[in-house]
Amino acid sequence: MGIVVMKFGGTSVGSVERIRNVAARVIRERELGHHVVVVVSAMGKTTDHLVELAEEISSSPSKREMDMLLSTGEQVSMSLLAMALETQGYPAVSMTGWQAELQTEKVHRNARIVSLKGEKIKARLDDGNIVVAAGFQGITEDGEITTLGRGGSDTTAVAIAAAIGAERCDIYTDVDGVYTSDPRYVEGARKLQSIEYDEMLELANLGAGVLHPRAVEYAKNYKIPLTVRSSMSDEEGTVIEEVTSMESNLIVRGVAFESDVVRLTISYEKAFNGSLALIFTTLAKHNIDVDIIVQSIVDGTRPTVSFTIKKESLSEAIQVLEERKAELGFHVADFEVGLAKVSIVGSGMVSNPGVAAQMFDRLRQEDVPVKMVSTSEIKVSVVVPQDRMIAAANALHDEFQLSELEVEV
Ligand SMILES: Nc1ncnc2c1ncn2[C@@H]1O[C@H](COP(=O)(O)OP(=O)(O)O)[C@@H](O)[C@H]1O
Ligand SMILES: N[C@@H](CC(=O)OP(=O)(O)O)C(=O)O
Repeated sequence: MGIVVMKFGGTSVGSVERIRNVAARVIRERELGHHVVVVVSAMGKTTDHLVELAEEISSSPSKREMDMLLSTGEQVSMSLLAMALETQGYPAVSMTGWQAELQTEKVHRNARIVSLKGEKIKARLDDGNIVVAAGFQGITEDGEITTLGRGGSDTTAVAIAAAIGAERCDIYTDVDGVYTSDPRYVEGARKLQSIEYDEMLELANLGAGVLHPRAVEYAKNYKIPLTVRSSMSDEEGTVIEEVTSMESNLIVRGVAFESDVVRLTISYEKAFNGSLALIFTTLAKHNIDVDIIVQSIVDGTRPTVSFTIKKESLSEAIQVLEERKAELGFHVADFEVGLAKVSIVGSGMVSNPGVAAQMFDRLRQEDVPVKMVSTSEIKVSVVVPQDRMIAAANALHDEFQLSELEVEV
């Protein structure tokens, strides 16, 4: 019997009715002759509500206690789903991250998985159970509960699939696949039949919330066939794979965007050689993710470096940098909030110069000011005012004709 991992997100387990619907889908898969491991997220907006509760109690709750709180959400949905399966006559057992031995690094709120042996899950499957595992949570070597970052249940699912040698991992969500851009905000967004791991990884990293970036990273590394599909319909989903079967005639495959970006600008003494390294080492030590970095050195002036971080990291970033400014030889010159990042992604860009120029030209026509730019072989990102983010995404989706059907070449 092959093993299939099925992951259901918050909306898909958002009510008792939906949990019953999930149970029916799981039973269908089981009846096709598969062992099934189900990974669930917390019901509906539970995680958001838990965050709000914490914010009512404290303006800066400790990350450890946040993990204790947020990990409870998945425990509710996993046990309810196991009960729903049992009432239908299917033996089921729910497992927390600790019980599944999903070990993470000692980082709260955004931990990476360091090991998952899979034996505990396999033993339960071998006993004839459907296993329902809690997404999003893990345990450190010394027994502390951690979480994998918002949207991290996708990563739990792929990590389990890799650990137990599953034949595939299906992500069931509230859209029927990966679209050229977020269909909630971009007119004409079109569902993709398939997309390459690398393109999906860029889209996910650049804000396409449909998949957690690390899930894509693990799926690529462990060669796990990954599909995104709807939990509400039987529509075929989008397959994420090494090389898409259809050679796209489009240079750009998707547009992603991310709000709540903050730009920090730091100026430092030229004589102080190590400043640049020290600034970013200090931030890394505090697990503050830095995104776009632009450094400029103009003769006769103090060098400055600008970089972007997420809004939620701003106060911590300023605090840790200010604490060390004398010793590190720099000062925080400025910061700007209310920014967003809009990106175009496509592996065809590598052999097509002029894509960035076309992007900037369209943004100019739309009167969208570009504040920072970052490029890689398969993406171009721009930082723009947040209130222009959706307009910019729609304009770029239109500019690169992403609504149009792809033609095999
Ligand atoms: N390129 C994209 N394709 C499809 N959905 C996207 C894309 N970018 C963002 N999304 C958003 O991702 C949502 C699904 O992710 P999420 O809300 O985290 O679901 P779940 O709770 O099932 O994990 C969709 O409703 C959609 O608005
Ligand atoms: N419940 C967590 C983890 C998760 O993955 O959720 P979802 O699959 O609903 O995006 C969150 O809201 O971040």
